[in-house]
Amino acid sequence: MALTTSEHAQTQTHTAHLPQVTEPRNPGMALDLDWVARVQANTSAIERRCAALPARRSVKKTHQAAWLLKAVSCIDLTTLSGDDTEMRVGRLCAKAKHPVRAEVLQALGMDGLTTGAVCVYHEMIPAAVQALQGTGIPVAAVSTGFPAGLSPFHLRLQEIKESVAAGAHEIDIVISRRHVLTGNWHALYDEMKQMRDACGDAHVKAILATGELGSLRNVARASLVCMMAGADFIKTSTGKESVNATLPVTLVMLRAIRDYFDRTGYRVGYKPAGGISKAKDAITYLALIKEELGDRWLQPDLFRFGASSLLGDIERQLDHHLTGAYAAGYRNPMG
Ligand SMILES: O=C[C@H](O)COP(=O)(O)O
Repeated sequence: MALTTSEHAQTQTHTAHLPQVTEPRNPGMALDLDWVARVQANTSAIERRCAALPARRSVKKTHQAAWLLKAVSCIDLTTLSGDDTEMRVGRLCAKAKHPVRAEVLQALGMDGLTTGAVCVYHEMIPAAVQALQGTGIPVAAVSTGFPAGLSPFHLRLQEIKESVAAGAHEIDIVISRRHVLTGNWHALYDEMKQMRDACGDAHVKAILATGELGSLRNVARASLVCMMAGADFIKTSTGKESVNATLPVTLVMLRAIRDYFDRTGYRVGYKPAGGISKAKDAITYLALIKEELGDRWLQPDLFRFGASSLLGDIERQLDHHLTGAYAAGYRNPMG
């Protein structure tokens, strides 16, 4: 049942958190409005390709276990609730450090697996930093008036600075959707650039809230403008929109990332978030990334799932892989 050498290779670098990453940060570039205007998205072709993907890309047995361990290493294990407490965050961090039961990992010939990061609101940063001390697991904080992003702009910048001062290594900002909906690319670029500057050395993920952007073409253009302004990651959703991560949006954003890399040589990361809760869906996302961007993007410094409940289903599937039966819920508690 243990993984073979090549399957192990698929799971590697789960401990490669941001401080050890050698990939140069995207410095951004001048706003190129001609490029933005040229961007198109063929919705029906995109939807056709995505509809065919889950059936075409099914992985089985030990390959499936290897892909699931890879997915675990790329999860931003998230809690973003109004009733979050330091204790809940402490339990979440314990799960981030040991996301899969030791006996399951042992049976697969693995050890040392952690999630990619823990993602919390600003007030929970100190609890997360303390719980994760010495692990190398980064703390990500949602910011800038998350989820709507409509608080006064100077307060949004201040929020970023305070989260960085509190110890967050990554800041997930939300963009102003109205700048996209009105085609005000200058305003989006300036906003993103100032937010990136406020982050300093902390990496910035730009949440586009794609479910509120009106069209796939807008998603493609907003992705490009955020990368031009220096985003380290582009992220689909807050998890609070009525439509969150989808495969068509993912395809559009991955192609924008590829175009940006082809033109600038800088790799920008991708984070689908919101509503990804099934192991099978996680594998479909990983397969799409592998096909569109290649293996380099399947590492935690360039790919994350924003998810609160995905890990539970992955554990269930790993149990099933080993024993042929699904474990009772209490054996895989989620914080
Ligand atoms: O960024 C992460 C999302 O808020 C998590 O969404 P979820 O609770 O639907 O997994």
